[in-house]
Amino acid sequence: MTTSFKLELRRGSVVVGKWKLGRYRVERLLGEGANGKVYLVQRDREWLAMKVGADAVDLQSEINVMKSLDKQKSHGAEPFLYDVDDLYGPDGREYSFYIMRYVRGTTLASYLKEQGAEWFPLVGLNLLGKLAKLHRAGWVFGDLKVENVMVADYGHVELVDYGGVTAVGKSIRQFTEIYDRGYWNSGPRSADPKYDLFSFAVLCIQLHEPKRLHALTKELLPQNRSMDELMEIAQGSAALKPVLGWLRRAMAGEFANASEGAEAWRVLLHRRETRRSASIPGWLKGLAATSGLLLAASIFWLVINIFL
Ligand SMILES: Nc1ncnc2c1ncn2[C@@H]1O[C@H](COP(=O)(O)OP(=O)(O)OP(=O)(O)O)[C@@H](O)[C@H]1O
Repeated sequence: MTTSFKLELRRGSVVVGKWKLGRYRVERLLGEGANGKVYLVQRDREWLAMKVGADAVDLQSEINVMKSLDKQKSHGAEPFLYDVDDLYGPDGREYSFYIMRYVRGTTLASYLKEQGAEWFPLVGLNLLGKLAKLHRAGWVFGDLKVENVMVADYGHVELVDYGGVTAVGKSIRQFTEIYDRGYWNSGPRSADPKYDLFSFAVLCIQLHEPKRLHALTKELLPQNRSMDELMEIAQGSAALKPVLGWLRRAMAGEFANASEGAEAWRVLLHRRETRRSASIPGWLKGLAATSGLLLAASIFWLVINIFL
């Protein structure tokens, strides 16, 4: 199998699996990373995603994770993995590929840019919910980062790239430095659910203070990296103010898993909403009540005059 990866599949071309003869029409490139390219493809009338790998071994571990997630999925839920095969590229060489569920939506950062930052608390809660599901099944996501979170309408969240998913207790297989708790001298690089919560906290900072976070990674000596440095950035962000205590607890490993983290996040959300409704000024509440009374009076008048 080839290791150098220059494969380019043209829109409209049809890929036929070498062994199982599955036929997939290529629509467009969805994204690419260190492990390969991901294309949007169509089989019959179904939209699916095809990952073509630079390295068959890397791809195989992603396939194994998806297979075991499919075994654990609840009845009727959409599968993660649809097909695994090899293909001949336009250059005549052989490449491995697999077909997975197509995740609709935009990346987390673009979603918040387009829809507004006020979606962040809800999207955060949904993301914690996704992680909680994985944790309950005995997995740690591992490579949690902005690029691996897709968001669809109404803040619906899906994770992509299962290349970092690791069974609880093993060493993290794939990670991205700034999201890694080992990089911040804040814990081992081993798969426990708290590892994902640390990355989630960094992801919150990355979303709101990307420039300051990037600058920090450049200026700090490796031995000086710490969660306190991360917290200092978070403290400078107005948007992160309501979740500061949560971020500290997540980075310190105080939540056993994402379910616990989600519960605490939900409480924060609820408190914010309650405070918001309490902060509606009295005159506005009075205005609403008066409008209600006027409306009731008008309906009463209509009923009396038209129907009686
Ligand atoms: N199932 C999918 N549905 C829709 N888009 C996807 C899907 N899988 C991947 N993508 C898109 O393709 C991009 C690259 O895919 P992926 O992260 O799996 O590649 P990678 O080589 O493992 O990347 P990395 O270098 O980050 O590990 C993703 O960031 C995402 O935008």
